[in-house]
Amino acid sequence: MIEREPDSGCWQADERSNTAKPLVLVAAAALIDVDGRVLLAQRPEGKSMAGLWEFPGGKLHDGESPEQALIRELHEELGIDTRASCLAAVACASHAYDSFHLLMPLYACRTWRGTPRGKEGQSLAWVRPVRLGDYPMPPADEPLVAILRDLL
Ligand SMILES: Nc1nc2c([nH]c(=O)n2[C@H]2C[C@H](O)[C@@H](COP(=O)(O)OP(=O)(O)OP(=O)(O)O)O2)c(=O)[nH]1
Repeated sequence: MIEREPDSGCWQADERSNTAKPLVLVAAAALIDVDGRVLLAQRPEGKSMAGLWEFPGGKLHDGESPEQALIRELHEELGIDTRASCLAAVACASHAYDSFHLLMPLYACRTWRGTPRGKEGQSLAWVRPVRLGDYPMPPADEPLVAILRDLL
């Protein structure tokens, strides 16, 4: 068996990110339309990481499951309704930001009622998987984009 020398890349990154931070749980959705495009939303001015594109979703409230949180967030942010049975967990981001550690399951969703609108003023874009790289996203999302591209 060939062993990889732990002298660079992930090995060094781990040494930099091992300090205790509050864990923030966020549930996010890759809404996929009939043409296989994925919906991205642009984070509005005034929020952290403003201008970057993200998967719709948000933080879990106390007592909520990730699916319940996502159904609520999709209704609040986009004005659409979906159900837990229409959500399939496909990936999970685990990323150390400076002030918190983000744990974010990503759910694929192909079935919902209503037409997504940016109810909080956010711009929306339906993006072909091969074009996802054209949209700057938070660092936590990079591995998710790679997984989605392979999946779709
Ligand atoms: N919804 C969503 N959030 C993401 C993604 N990538 C990523 O790092 N995040 C981060 C940004 C936020 O810190 C957090 C989501 O918080 P939120 O949507 O409920 O609330 P917020 O924007 O007001 O967050 P914040 O300004 O308080 O940090 O997760 C993503 O693809 N989708």
